[in-house]
Amino acid sequence: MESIDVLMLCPMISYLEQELDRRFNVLKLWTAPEKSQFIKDHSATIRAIAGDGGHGADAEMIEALPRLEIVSSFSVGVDKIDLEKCREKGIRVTYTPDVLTDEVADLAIGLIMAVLRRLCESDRYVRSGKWKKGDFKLTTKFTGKTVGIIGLGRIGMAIAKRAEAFNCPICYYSRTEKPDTKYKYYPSVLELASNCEILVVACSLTAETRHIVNREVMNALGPKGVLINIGRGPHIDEPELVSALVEGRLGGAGLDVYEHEPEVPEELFGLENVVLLPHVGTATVETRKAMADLVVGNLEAHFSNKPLLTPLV
Ligand SMILES: O=CC(=O)O
Repeated sequence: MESIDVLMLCPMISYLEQELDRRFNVLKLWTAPEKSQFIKDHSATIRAIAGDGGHGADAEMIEALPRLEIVSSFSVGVDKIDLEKCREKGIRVTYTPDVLTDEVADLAIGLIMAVLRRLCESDRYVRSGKWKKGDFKLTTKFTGKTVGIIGLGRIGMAIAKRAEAFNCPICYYSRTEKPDTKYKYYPSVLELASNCEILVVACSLTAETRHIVNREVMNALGPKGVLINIGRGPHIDEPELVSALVEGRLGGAGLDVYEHEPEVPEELFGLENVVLLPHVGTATVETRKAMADLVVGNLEAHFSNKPLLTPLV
């Protein structure tokens, strides 16, 4: 498949880059001094795009590539891809579900523990020598706390299962009630936030779920409530999150994602009830390799006229 031009939108793990290079003629967009000119120069030959959660194919890019057949994303979140435009033009879209579910769910539990038990703050306490002057303050128990989950898809369900092992009552919000679960359903995020102690964002980002956690929701979660976001930054109204935390209207937050990554509001840096991660939900060697294999496998399948492994469109 040497002669197939694949536009790679951003640097990804070197394993993926190597595997793509072995099979395709990979055009690396980020190395081009002028990106739109680069796309123009190769528009007659590019047949595939490899992107990730932060770099997708928008309408303009899709329109600029008349021979585009497939977008293969190194992510489960596809909010950066114009799916409607792809449907309209018959362009296939693949993503990397399932292989990353455990990893993201594990991290959600890690964030809950880190916030409630102040893991990062107590680590800093030891390193700075403060322990020699006195014991660390008491923290908050996780076991038994009510966990509310926004979005009971694959990842939401995996978080629920893990939280159940901590004897946590589980409730959730999603567009429709799931018939096959015993977890308590609330028909609005506001009701969910009013009835849980830890609120976890685990839905996908769409026009409907943008700022699904707003000021009202944060106030309902309250000064003892903890907000966890392993979804996408724009799920939360970030300036409102900052003021809720600074003013003490929200008890704490564990965040892996932000509205304008890699920018993180600096007001959060001084808050010990906040744990900040650099979007690492899927970032282990094992999971990123499995994701990379799907990206490559989907492209190979497409260009060999075989069924796609994980098609979305
Ligand atoms: O953010 C990570 C993903 O969408 O896979």
